[in-house]
Parts: sequence; structure tokens; C-alpha cells
Amino acid sequence: MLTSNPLEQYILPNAPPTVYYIPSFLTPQESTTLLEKIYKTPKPKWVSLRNRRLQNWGVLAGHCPLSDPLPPWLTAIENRIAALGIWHQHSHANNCLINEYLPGQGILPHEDGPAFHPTIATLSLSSTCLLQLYPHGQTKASHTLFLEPGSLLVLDGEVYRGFLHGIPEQRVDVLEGVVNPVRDFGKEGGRIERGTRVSVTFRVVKKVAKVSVGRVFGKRV
Ligand SMILES: O=C(O)CCC(=O)C(=O)O
Ligand SMILES: [Fe+2]
Repeated sequence: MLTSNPLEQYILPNAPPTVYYIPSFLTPQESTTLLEKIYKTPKPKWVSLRNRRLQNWGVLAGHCPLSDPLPPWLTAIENRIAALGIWHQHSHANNCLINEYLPGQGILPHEDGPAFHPTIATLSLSSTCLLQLYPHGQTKASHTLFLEPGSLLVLDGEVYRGFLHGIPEQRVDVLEGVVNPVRDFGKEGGRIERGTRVSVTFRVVKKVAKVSVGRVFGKRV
């Protein structure tokens, strides 16, 4: 079948619009290089939280978009992602959040919120995990995705705005009703042990609102 948009073949039809999942987006060499760079980063760059640790690169929400470019090793991989055309009018991401989860760690259901353009692109490295979607106001997940190392997941539009996403804090994932193909990782009901997983999430921090000249000095002109 001819499709006008090469990304269309990666849409998950059983997920809310629009989830793209590309299983082997990274080559093994790209994955290795990315992990080496992440672990070579000086220790103070890591921020430790209760259930994961993270590095935040590029523009931070509320900061000037020109303030802090991504480092070249992230720009190289972002260029590959941007070539898919996922950032719409923005053309490139300007923020990258790197999360490291030990087995049993995860991230509670949350939304990334209005500070970002409503598209997220996440690379998974080193371990598989489940990512669950929760319609706003519901505590039960409506959709479960299986993320394998080397994959790229893109959440765009309605699924970004109308759903929370979370990674269950568990050491073993059970393949139950997963909405994307799990290939040779297991069958329905199969159990998969988590290893240490690293995710690399690119986003576009929206332009900070311009402060009017008259208000800079605390009064209107
Ligand atoms: O690790 C992931 O795949 C998701 C990370 C995430 O949702 C976040 O940092 O906001
Ligand atoms: Fe998130």
C-alpha cells in the first residue's frame, strides 16, 4: 500500500490517536553510543528522585528557547527523529529528559502538561518495560504499551492531551492485552523481568511569553 506519510505504518490502531511505535529505530551501535554518552556525563548532572534519576538537557520550561542548545551527541539523534516530521511547525525538539529506572522503579501516571508542544518522542534503552495510558480522571489504565530497547515511541495530539502516562513500579512485567506487537519477547500472559532501563525523551518547550516592555519595570506604559 502506498502511504503519503512514511510514519503512518507505525501508528498503533488500537491506541488513542496518535501513538507511533517504531521497534528498531536505533541501531545497536547508536544505542551503545548513546548509553556511553549518558553514563559519561559528570555525576552532578544526575538528579536523584525516589523512583528514578534523571538528566535534563536543553531548554527548560520557563526559560528562553535560545538559552541552552542540546549537546551535539543529543542533536545527532534528535535530527534523525525530527526527520520523521513529528514536531509539526517546530521542526526540532529543544529539550531532552533522560530517565534511568532500576528494576522495580517507574513513574506514576502523569501528564507532561502545557509547557510543551503536545508531542513526546521517547527512545528506550537497555531494558523493556510497560507504559500505561490512563484517560483523564480515571485510575485504571485503558491501554498498555510494551517498549523494547532501541524503540521509538511518539505520543502526539489527543493521546498527549487527554491521557496520563505511567510506568508501573514493578520488577516483572506481564504481557496482558498489550496494544503493540511484542515480537519474540513473549506471548500473552508471559512474564518479563525488568533490567535497568534508560529512556531519552525529546520535547519542544514552548516559547516563553514575551514580557511587555512596560511591565519589565513594574508599570504599564
Ligand atoms: O521513561 C519513559 O518512557 C517516560 C518518561 C516520562 O514520562 C517523563 O519523564 O515525563
Ligand atoms: Fe511523561
